[in-house]
Amino acid sequence: FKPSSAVWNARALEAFPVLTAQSPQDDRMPSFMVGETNGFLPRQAPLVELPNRFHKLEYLLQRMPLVMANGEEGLLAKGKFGDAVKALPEYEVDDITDAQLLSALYRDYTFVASAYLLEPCDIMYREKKDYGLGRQVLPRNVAVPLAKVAAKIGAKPFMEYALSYSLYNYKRIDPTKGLTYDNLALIRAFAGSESEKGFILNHVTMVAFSGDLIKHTQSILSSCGRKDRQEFTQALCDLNTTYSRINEEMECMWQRSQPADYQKFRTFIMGTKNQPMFPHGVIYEGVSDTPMFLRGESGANDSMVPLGDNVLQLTARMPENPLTKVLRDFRTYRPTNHREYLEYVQYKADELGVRDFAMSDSESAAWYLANVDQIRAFRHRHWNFTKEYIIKYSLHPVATGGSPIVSWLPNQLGTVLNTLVETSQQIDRSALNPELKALVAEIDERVQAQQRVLTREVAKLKEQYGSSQELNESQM
Ligand code: HEM
Repeated sequence: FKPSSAVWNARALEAFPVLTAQSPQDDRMPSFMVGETNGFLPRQAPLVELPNRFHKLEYLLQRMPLVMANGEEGLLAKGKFGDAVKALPEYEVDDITDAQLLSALYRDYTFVASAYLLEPCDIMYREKKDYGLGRQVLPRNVAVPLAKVAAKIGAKPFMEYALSYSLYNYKRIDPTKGLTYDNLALIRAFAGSESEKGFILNHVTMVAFSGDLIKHTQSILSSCGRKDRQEFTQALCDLNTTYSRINEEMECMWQRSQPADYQKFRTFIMGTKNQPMFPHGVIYEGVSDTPMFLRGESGANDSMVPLGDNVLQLTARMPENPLTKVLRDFRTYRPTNHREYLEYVQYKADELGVRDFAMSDSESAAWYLANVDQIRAFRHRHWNFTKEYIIKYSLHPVATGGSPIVSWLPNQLGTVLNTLVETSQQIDRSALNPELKALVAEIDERVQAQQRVLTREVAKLKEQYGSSQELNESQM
């Protein structure tokens, strides 16, 4: 987890250039830049429709979903998407420099690529609850422009969580109103169902709070550097409030997206790495003769939890094992500026010793514990999602991002639970006010119960899934 990118030099590590206001004027700056207002969302509203020059691509995407916007069956429902892709021209994209258009083209080509590669799996899954094989070659009229656009924005040429499926796929119904669920609509979809909309937009409404996460993280780092105890404790308390709002918003997923519907669009967000549907990866015609293996769309590419892991110095506590290598690999699938910011926060928190500074004062330590508990709450609810939306309906051993379904998430949840136990033991309760004392006691009680349940659950599930949950080198 050392800072790796070329921008890293001593000066860059001093302070990261977080945007303090949205900067929509500069068309050449990347769409995704970490900011105190936009957080981890794009700095400008996503482009909804492609310009006329790409009208055949736009028209293909509108006809693509299982259920189209007008309620009729689309090309994927009829098994006709593959043929329709053949009629698409190989659009020239060399001259394009506008960040918004590049992001929209990346989103749209990744949708076409995933739908094309996975259409046979969806058809087979609907009939037999088995994915079979996907298409193994991406034709050049999609592969070439996709690879070019991906290179221009510094992304991998496959669907990503932030850059395509979730965080570049929403529009405000009333542009003067906020990013609340009622005011949001989807731009692209595979299934076209209410549940797919709910699944995607619930991520957006959570990330809508991330500007505050960044503000408080910056304040934690700067006050820790100045050893300003009062500001530091306040920033930890504010960070806890923001994570708590994000966790509350996460709870809305249950109503907005029905667990029984998830399998109907999940097929299309699978990757080509570690997936039995693509045993030899995918050849991108006209791009390379070497097959590509890329992880699928996954919330694991969201930056809010990695931010907490890094500023609270939890990342370094993850066990050195193959599952943690997968976590590191996931952190490379995100907008470049997000990755650099996460690396910066990790480096800075380690250099300043955020955890040690927090633990040297009882009040700060209690708020530090509360934040780790928010990360636990996120991962715990998330484990519940995985059991209810996926494991209940499918024995497929690999998640959309290519991680083993019953061992990977508990690797991180287990580490957070252990950290809570260790941290809580180090807090001097006698120095706490009654409210904080009660908060710490409540956290203690919950952690012990969850540790017991998680160990039992994982042991049972591993018996069911067998050796598919063990990783070898090629799967990391
Ligand atoms: C129905 C809801 C959801 C389901 C079924 C689900 C499923 C999964 C699965 C199976 C993984 C494992 C990684 C992989 O894809 O290979 C994962 C990872 C992850 N997802 Fe989700 N997810 C859901 C909602 C969300 C939401 C709303 C967020 C919010 C941003 C999110 C953020 C994450 C994160 C941060 C990870 C990595 C977890 C870690 O570091 O321990 N997920 N998700």
